[in-house]
Amino acid sequence: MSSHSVESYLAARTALISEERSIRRDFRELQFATEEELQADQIVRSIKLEEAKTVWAADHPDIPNVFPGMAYLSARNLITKTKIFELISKMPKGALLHSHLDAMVSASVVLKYALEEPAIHVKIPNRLTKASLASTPPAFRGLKPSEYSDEVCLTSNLYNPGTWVQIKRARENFSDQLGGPEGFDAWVIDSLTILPGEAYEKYDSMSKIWEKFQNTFNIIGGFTRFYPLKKKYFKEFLLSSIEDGISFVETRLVFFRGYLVDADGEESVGYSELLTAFRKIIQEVKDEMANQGRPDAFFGCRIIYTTLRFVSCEELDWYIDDCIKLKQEFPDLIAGFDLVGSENDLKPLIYYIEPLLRCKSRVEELGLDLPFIFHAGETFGDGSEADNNLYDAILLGTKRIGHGFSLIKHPKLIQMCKERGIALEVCPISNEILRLTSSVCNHPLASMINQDVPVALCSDDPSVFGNMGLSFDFFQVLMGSDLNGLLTLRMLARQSLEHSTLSNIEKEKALASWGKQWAIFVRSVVDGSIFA
Ligand SMILES: O=c1[nH]cnc2c1ncn2[C@@H]1O[C@H](CO)[C@@H](O)[C@H]1O
Repeated sequence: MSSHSVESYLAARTALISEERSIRRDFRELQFATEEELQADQIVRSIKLEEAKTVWAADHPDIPNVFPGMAYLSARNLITKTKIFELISKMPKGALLHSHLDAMVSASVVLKYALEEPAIHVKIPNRLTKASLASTPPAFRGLKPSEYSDEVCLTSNLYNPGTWVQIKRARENFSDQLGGPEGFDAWVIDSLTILPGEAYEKYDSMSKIWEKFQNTFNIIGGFTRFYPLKKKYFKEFLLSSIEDGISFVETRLVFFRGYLVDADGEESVGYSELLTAFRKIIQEVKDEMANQGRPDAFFGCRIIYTTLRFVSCEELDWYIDDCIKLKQEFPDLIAGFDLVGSENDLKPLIYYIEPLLRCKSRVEELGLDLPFIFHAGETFGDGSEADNNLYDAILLGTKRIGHGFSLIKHPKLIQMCKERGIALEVCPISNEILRLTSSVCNHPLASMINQDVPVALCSDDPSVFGNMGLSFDFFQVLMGSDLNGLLTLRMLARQSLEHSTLSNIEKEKALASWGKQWAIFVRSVVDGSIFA
C-alpha cells in the first residue's frame, strides 16, 4: 500500500503553483523588474492587504455588499479615501485607447461652460413637477438670435412645453420647490450621469440601463455640437487626462453628415474646421506642458472616426468615404475607423460586410494607415450576433478590439489575438455598470491578462460612469485579483502605448517618456514622498 505524506504533497503543490505561475503573464513582468520596482510592489501589496482589513472589512451602514472590487458606484466614496487610490492617482498610466469623446468631461464642468454661452437654450417636452423631474430629460441647443424666445422660466405654470429658454435664465428662475438654481444643476447633472440606484436597482436589465446610457449621449450632444463649447471641452479633456497621468489618447468621435453649431447659432462648422481646431488645441496643450517643464506629460491625441451601428449600408459607404477624405487631410489625427452603439440591439458587423470590404480595398489601394479598430464582443453572449462580431472584427483585420468581453469563450480567437498582437481595450467599470458583470472580481480581465492576451485598460465613458481619468479602473484591476500588484499596472500602462496607433519611432519616444515618469513615480513610492 502506498502512503501519502503531507511533505511530498506540499512539495508537489508548491511545484504546481510555481509551474502554473511561471506561464502567466505577470511572471514575465517579474523578470525585468528593478530592485526599486520590487520594493514599491511590496509596499503597494502591504497597503492593499491593510486596506482589505480596514476599509473593505469594516461595517459601512449606508453601503451595501462591501468588499474589495465591489460594485463601483457604491464603492466610489470609499475608494477615494484609500491610500491605494491616492497612489494610483499619481501613477503615469500611458495611453487611454478606448473612450467616447462626448463622455470625457464631467457633467458639472460642461454645465459651467454652457452657462457661459448666451446662445445655449434648454427645452422640455412636458411640465416639470417633483414627480416628473427625474423622468423629464432636458434638451439643449445653441440658437440663432432670431430664434430666442421671451420665455424665462421652465417651471412656471405658463411654460409651454417645447419652448426654448435661455439656459442661464432657466437656471436662475428654476422653481424653489424643485430646489432653485442648485436643483436645476442637480437635474441636468443627473440626466447626464448614471447613479448607483439606477445602475443597480431601477434599470435592472441590460436594455433598460442602455436606454438611460444612450439618453445621456442624446442630451450631451446638444452641448457638444455647439462649436465654441466643443473646443473648451476638448481642451479640458486633454488637461484633465494629463492630470490623471495619461500621456496619450485615442478617442472615438461620432461623425454626422451635418455641421456643428457656431456661436451665432448657424450650423456652419464642418469637420475639417473642427479637426483643425483640435490640432491647434493639441499643440497648445503640448506647449503648455513644455512651458511647465513637463514635456514628458503629454504625447498627443488622435481621433477614431466612428459612426453608429444603425446606419444603412449606403450611409456607411458615405461615412467611409468621409473618413478616408479626412484621413488624407489629417493623417496625424485620424487613427482608425469603428462602428459604435449597443452590439446587443443594433446591426452586427456582418450586416455591413460589403461596405467594410470595399473600405479595406480602398484603404489598401490608397496606401493609407487607417485600420479598423472595432468594438466587438461587448456582450455575455456565446454564439449570439454580438459575440460573433469577434470573428468578423478579427477576419477584417481589426488593430485592437473594443471590449472583447466575450473573447474568453473562444480558444481559437484568444490564440489569434495573441499571435497577431490584437490588444483588447478592456473597460471594467463600464462593463460592470452596463450589467455585463457584477464585480471586477468576476470580470474576464484577469483571465485575459494571465493568458497573455494584450490588454489596454480603458475608461469608456467616464463622465457618465463617474470614473474620470484612468485611476478608478486601475484601482479596480488591483482589487480584481489577489496576485495583481504594481507590476501588473506597469504592464497595462506599457501595453497601452505599445498597442496605440503611434508609429514605431513615436512609440519608442512615448515609451521612453513614460519610462522616465514611471521611474520617478516608483522612487516616490519607495521613499514615501508620494504621500507627502
Ligand atoms: O461601451 C460602449 N459600447 C458601444 N457603444 C458605446 C459605448 N459607449 C458609448 N457608445 C456609443 O458611442 C456613442 C458616442 O461615441 C454613443 O452614442 C453610444 O451609443
